Amino acid sequence: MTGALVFDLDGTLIDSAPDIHAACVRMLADYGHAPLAPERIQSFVGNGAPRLVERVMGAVGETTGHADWLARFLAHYAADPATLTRPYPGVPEVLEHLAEAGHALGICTNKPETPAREILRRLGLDRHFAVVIGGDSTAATKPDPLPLARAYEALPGGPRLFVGDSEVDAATARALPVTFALFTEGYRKSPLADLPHDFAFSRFDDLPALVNRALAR
Ligand SMILES: O=C(O)COP(=O)(O)O
Ligand SMILES: [Mg+2]
Repeated sequence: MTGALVFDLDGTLIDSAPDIHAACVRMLADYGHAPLAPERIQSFVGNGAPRLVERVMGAVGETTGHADWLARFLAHYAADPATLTRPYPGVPEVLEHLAEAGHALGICTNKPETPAREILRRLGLDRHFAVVIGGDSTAATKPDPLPLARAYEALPGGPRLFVGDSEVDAATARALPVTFALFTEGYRKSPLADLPHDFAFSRFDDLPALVNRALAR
């Protein structure tokens, strides 16, 4: 059986935290601040760029100028979005396999749409996706179900599965609702048991079999 498969991006298909960290370090330097640790920045990822910048500002005690900070971050990230970013092991092969098997594939990320598309293009993954919804593509961001609903609207009907890595993704899936597969090796902060999910997997090689089980439910 074929279906509509929507994927989160950061921490799910790609390990993008190193480039996000690099752009944050450059933004911090613009305002005379020392770098924050990579793990710290990674823990701020998940609710989109405006919230990321808000959290970084909070960490260094800055309270004003959010729009300017955000513009700096987006400029640094646009200049260098995929130098350190890599797909998780098995991702390119599995996307190829799922597309060949006839599934319709989409992206629903809180990352802004332009860098999301650019990173997919640079990593050679863009051709698989019929729709890319970013954090600025609709009036809302995940965990509001609107962007995920828009992604499915752009794909053919049939059984649906959402694949993500975070608290935000689990909440979005529950809100829509849609069957949710959790990639356990991304950027989540909570123990597995605290994240509502229908399926969990740690290796992309296991995803095709999981998709078959999920769509047959
Ligand atoms: O950019 C973010 O904050 C998170 O992006 P994601 O939705 O692809 O995990
Ligand atoms: Mg994610």
